[in-house]
Amino acid sequence: MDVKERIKELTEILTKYDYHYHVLDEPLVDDATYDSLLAELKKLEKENPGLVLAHSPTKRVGGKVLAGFKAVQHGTPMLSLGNAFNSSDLEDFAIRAKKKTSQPLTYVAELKIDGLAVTLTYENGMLVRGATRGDGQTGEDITENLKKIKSIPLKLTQPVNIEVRGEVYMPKLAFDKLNEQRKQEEKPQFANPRNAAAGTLRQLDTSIVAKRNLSIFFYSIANSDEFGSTHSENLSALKELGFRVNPNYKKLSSIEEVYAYCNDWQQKRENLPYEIDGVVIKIDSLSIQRELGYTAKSPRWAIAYKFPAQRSFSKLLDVTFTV
Ligand SMILES: CC(C)(C)c1nc(N2CCN(c3ncccn3)CC2)c2cc(C(N)=O)c(N)nc2n1
Repeated sequence: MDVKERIKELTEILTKYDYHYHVLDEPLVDDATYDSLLAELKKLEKENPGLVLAHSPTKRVGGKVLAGFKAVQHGTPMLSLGNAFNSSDLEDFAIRAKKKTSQPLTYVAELKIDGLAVTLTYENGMLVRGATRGDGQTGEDITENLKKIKSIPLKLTQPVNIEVRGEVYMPKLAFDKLNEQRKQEEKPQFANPRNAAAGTLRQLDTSIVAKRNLSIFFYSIANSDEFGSTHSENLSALKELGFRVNPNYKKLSSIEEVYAYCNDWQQKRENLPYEIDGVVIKIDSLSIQRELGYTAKSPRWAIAYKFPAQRSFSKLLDVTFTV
């Protein structure tokens, strides 16, 4: 096989291994096997720089220092969410929605990942741009940093044009290890995983992002009417395209079931390897979503059920001793 074919073969093999490890959380090979293939690819790419592929896994490590981040206008605005704090807020949400449509409502409940929202644009299945939410209209181009997050695909399974939204987060374990390391280096600690993730994505040195173990869950297709007729079909389409989707979403057929899901996860949240600050509830049918439309800043067909702030043990101690 000639060197061009070997580079292509190694790129595809390592991309598949990355997908299984970082998106499916189901590793196919041990680290030694992975590392020796990556070393071979790095060597061949160094000897043949003109043959490096755009989605090469070698782009995930190392990095460069950027001069700054460009402003990006979002093609589709990144909206905010109305909040619900109790069952009657959820009832009101359902009643308002029922007033606007005669069809029966099916909901999708998703864990609300406590990270920061980003938008990613793919052309012919290749990642071309990634940006922060910013004020919803204008964000910052952080493409180079997002390419270092191994659960963000550089190339999709189909050559589609799509814009997707997801929440970048730092797993609890990575957060604890980072703060431990910063304590050793006498650097200020991060208050919570969301701040740690936001601070990491603001780094101009992209090699820092590669070392910080950020991850992402995708939750929306921005140009959505081209894919499915329901939100849950869009989540399946995202998975088929190679995007990491949180597995705990559920289709529910009454607001009572939604409230039960919220209570269930309010109890179970500390067992999760990442922080959540609530549940996002969406009406499943895209045609009903279109009927309901938007207020000035958020959809009428979705709402965020917020959990009460979780008291960490150290905060609990403070409260106890100062009382
Ligand atoms: C597509 C819609 C608008 C319905 C939507 N919007 C979301 N968000 C908007 C508000 N966002 C926001 N961020 C900062 C300031 C104000 N709003 C942060 C993302 C969602 C966030 C999550 C999540 N975190 O897990 C999720 N599973 N689904 C979402 N769905």
